[in-house]
Amino acid sequence: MAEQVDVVVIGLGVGGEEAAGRLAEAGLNVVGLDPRLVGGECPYWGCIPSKMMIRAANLIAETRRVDGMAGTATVQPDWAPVAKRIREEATDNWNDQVAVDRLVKKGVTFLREAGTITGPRRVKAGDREFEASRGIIVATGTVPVIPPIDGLAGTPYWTNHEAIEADTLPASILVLGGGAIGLELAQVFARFGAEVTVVEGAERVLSIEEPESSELAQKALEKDGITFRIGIHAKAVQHDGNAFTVTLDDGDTVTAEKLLVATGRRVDTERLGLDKVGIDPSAKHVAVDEHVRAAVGVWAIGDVTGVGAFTHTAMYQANVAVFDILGAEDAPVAGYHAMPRVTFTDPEIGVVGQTEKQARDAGLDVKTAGSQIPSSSRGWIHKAGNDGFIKLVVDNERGVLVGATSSGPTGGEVLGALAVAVHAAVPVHSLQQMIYAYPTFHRAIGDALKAL
Ligand SMILES: Cc1cc2nc3c(=O)[nH]c(=O)nc-3n(C[C@H](O)[C@H](O)[C@H](O)COP(=O)(O)OP(=O)(O)OC[C@H]3O[C@@H](n4cnc5c(N)ncnc54)[C@H](O)[C@@H]3O)c2cc1C
Ligand SMILES: NC(=O)c1ccc[n+]([C@@H]2O[C@H](COP(=O)([O-])OP(=O)(O)OC[C@H]3O[C@@H](n4cnc5c(N)ncnc54)[C@H](O)[C@@H]3O)[C@@H](O)[C@H]2O)c1
Repeated sequence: MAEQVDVVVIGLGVGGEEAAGRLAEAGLNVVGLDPRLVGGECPYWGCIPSKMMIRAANLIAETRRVDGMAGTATVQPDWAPVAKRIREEATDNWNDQVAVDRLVKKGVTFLREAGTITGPRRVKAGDREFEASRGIIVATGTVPVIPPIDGLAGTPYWTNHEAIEADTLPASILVLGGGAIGLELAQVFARFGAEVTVVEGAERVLSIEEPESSELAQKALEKDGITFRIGIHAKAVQHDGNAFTVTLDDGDTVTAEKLLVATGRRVDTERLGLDKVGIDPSAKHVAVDEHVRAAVGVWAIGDVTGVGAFTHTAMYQANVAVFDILGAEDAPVAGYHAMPRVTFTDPEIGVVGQTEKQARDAGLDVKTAGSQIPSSSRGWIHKAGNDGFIKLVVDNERGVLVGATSSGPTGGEVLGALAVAVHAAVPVHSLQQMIYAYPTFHRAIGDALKAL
């Protein structure tokens, strides 16, 4: 006999945890399922520990910038405090008891089980089955893509999990994939003294962002001593018990103590029972409408929806789902035209909305303009580590920004102003009339607007 509840949430990463807690607090009878840690990737193997690593690596880089600007300084990098901080402060040694207690206190019935959809509004978890009168939320996230490279399977390669859990750093590491994960972690490892090679299959790193961003990121990481092999794939991988030897398409080999596979993420929904509710289980993502509904009685949120694999997307969609499920009259609807994202390399690369290419491909009448951080007053004052730029993508017909990139020492923070402009379609004319405080990094937005 199925147990009667209001909502079953399958997957308790950032999206599922938020939705389950909020619905329970609103008085619904909610069951939350996750066979792994409540909180998912972000707190245990993603955003939070990786940004702790980046904070530490940036302290090293800033110390190295003292010479010639503020005296002399030497720094002896030590991974031990970073590993300790991640273990003790970020992840509780990869124990989610605090998160489980918080969820249960909100009224959620938590089961450490995988969920399988068995029919409309029905979910099986272990030996229990639930019938959810309001519906099911699918929030199952993504898993790393492991490319079918000859010899790779069966070797002790790292994904983000092993990289984040590392107590000691290797002397050398090959990073396969020059996306956000690959670049952020490559720079951390290099700043702590590892010899790092990044192998990127596409024609440039961060290939979905502006070409200027790719160039900036690669140059910055090269300054940290990282070697890049761009536009080339790994053909074969060997591990001799101590080190990896990776053979590239052109026959070259790279040897390294560790191999980090950071070649993207994919949904893992084949065995979730999506076909029982009319959703194609082999689709690349679970498609959702503006209420994040995926089918009758099914909502999907977070990475699984494929609209931007970021924690802020999962939280945003969770909010939309909660209001829709509660039947709120003024329920928000989801829109993604001002999707912000920040790659936390140094310099940070913040982007919102469309790139120039995306805007042109969408048939817009596009105009672009930019400014360089080093030639802005604040950038010039800042000097060491001042690389970066602002790029604006304007829809000429509407006279509004449809996208922008803000890179630099605080590129992710400066992005905030541009995100407001894209989100609210603030007229370019109005942005040009604004006063930009002197001498801030965000004043470079004003310089870019003048160039339009
Ligand atoms: C190294 C790294 C760094 C990152 N840095 C950032 C960053 O700085 N900023 C940012 O915004 N994003 C960042 N991200 C992305 C961010 O972590 C994800 O976008 C976010 O975790 C997605 O949340 P989610 O709830 O959709 O999925 P997840 O966090 O992946 O959680 C999904 C949960 O579903 C569970 N699950 C799967 N199948 C089932 C099933 N059948 N039944 C029950 N449970 C199931 C899983 O066990 C998991 O706990 C980073 C990711 C990585 C890997
Ligand atoms: N700061 C952040 O917000 C942040 C940080 C890390 C991750 N994330 C999220 O996690 C997602 C996954 O990150 P990711 O870096 O794994 O994926 P990604 O898709 O961003 O980058 C993967 C890279 O690997 C390359 N690649 C794919 N197959 C390859 C192969 N066989 N050989 C060589 N290169 C190959 C791709 O061309 C691409 O550049 C991101 O898209 C992002 O949404 C966000």
